[in-house]
Amino acid sequence: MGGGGGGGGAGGPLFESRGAKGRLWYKLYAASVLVGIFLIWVYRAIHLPKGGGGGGEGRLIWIGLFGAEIFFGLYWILTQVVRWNPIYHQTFKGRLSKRYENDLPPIDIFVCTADPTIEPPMLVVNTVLSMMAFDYPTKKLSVYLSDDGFSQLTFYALLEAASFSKFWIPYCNKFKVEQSPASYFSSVSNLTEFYSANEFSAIKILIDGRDPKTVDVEGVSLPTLVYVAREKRHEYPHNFKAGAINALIRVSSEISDAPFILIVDCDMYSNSSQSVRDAMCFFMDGENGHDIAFVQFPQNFRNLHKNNTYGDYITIVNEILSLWFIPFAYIITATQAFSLLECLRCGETFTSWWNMQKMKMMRRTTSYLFSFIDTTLQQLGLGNSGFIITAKIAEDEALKRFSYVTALFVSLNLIWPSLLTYQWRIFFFEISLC
Ligand SMILES: O=c1ccn([C@@H]2O[C@H](COP(=O)(O)OP(=O)(O)O[C@H]3O[C@H](CO)[C@@H](O)[C@H](O)[C@H]3O)[C@@H](O)[C@H]2O)c(=O)[nH]1
Ligand SMILES: [Mn+2]
Repeated sequence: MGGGGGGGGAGGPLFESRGAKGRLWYKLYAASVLVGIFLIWVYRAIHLPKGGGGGGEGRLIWIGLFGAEIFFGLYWILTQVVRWNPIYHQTFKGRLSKRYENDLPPIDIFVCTADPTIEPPMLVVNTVLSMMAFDYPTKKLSVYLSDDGFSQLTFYALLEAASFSKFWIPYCNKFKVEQSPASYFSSVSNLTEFYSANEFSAIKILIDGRDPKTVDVEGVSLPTLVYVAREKRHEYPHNFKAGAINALIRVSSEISDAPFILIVDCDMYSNSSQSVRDAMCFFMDGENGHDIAFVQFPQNFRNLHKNNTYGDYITIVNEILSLWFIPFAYIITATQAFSLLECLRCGETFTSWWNMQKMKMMRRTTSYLFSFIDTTLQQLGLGNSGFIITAKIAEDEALKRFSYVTALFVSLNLIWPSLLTYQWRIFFFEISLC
């Protein structure tokens, strides 16, 4: 697959799409895992223990395991959708600039925040400032912050950010800074003291880019900056982030009304000041731009540190009693080996991969299980939604918990095989039963 971007006028397309290399190997691997899954299902179906004579419990466990394996198989098949035929897109920002630099379309950027304790103003303001510092004509950028928490602290932090941006944006342009000014705001402690309460309102234009007098310290115009807090009442469905975005669409249509909207969470950072230009390469491409309505950047979740927690050894007891052992062993080995290779290719270490497997195992038996139960109860009308915004920073408490878990892992490793090995042991135990 090649040249997806098409012509797009003189000087070549604004983007090119290419299929990933080595896909045949991936497809062979995926097909072999599918065969393995299928064999496991067959094995479960034909070896189902008989019901009567005290064997009922074994039969129930067997059916439970079968259910889990059916779920695993279906989940695995579904997730192949994004893996079967990945396509890489390359943008040509030089061409974009050459062709459209003076006609680049306006962009409205929506940042959502909902809770000043979980999403501290410093984090929110950093995200806002990094959005304002995009390498894009400032007159064409408008940043809207939706604050579902209706927090004075967030509002005043944003006010501070508005005046700080007059210094920060020219500084970013001059020294090609790609990061947010976290260190600056960590020194500003109690912002509420500086302003009177009546300055606080639900919609406030903090920087009006339409006003020719709003310029930075170097006399260059600034992006528009707007604070929006909608009213959330318990008796009406407010629809969380989606509701906040709807409110922002209505507000922005009265102020800047840009034809393109970029949506980010307040805990997201763009790792390149060129990101919006990348997106524009897709929308502005002469040949394919009209067919594209939506561009999504991949999210990358970084580890707290390289190896996350401490590693350990793998001990596996082989108890091969039946040929049916092969598909089980193959699925475990092949999928683990594949995920290890994928991690190594992305620059992770073996230890960090191993720790990630353990964390996955813990999450499956705790948070995923709880949220599954929570959603099921909610769907059955037996409980309220337990939507809780996730903590965005490594607070002292969280760091304490993190080191506690790390310590726990170490002691677990000393006295007990690691959780994953434990999982393997259950598996081998189960195989030896049949
Ligand atoms: O009533 C609400 C609740 C949440 N949010 C915002 O929604 C975003 C996502 O919430 P978060 O707790 O950060 O969820 P995550 O699991 O971290 O986010 C992932 O999952 C969300 C929905 O499942 C997606 O919207 C996000 O883009 C995606 O990063 C945050 O900016 C919140 O401030 C609101 O604006 N209003
Ligand atoms: Mn988030």
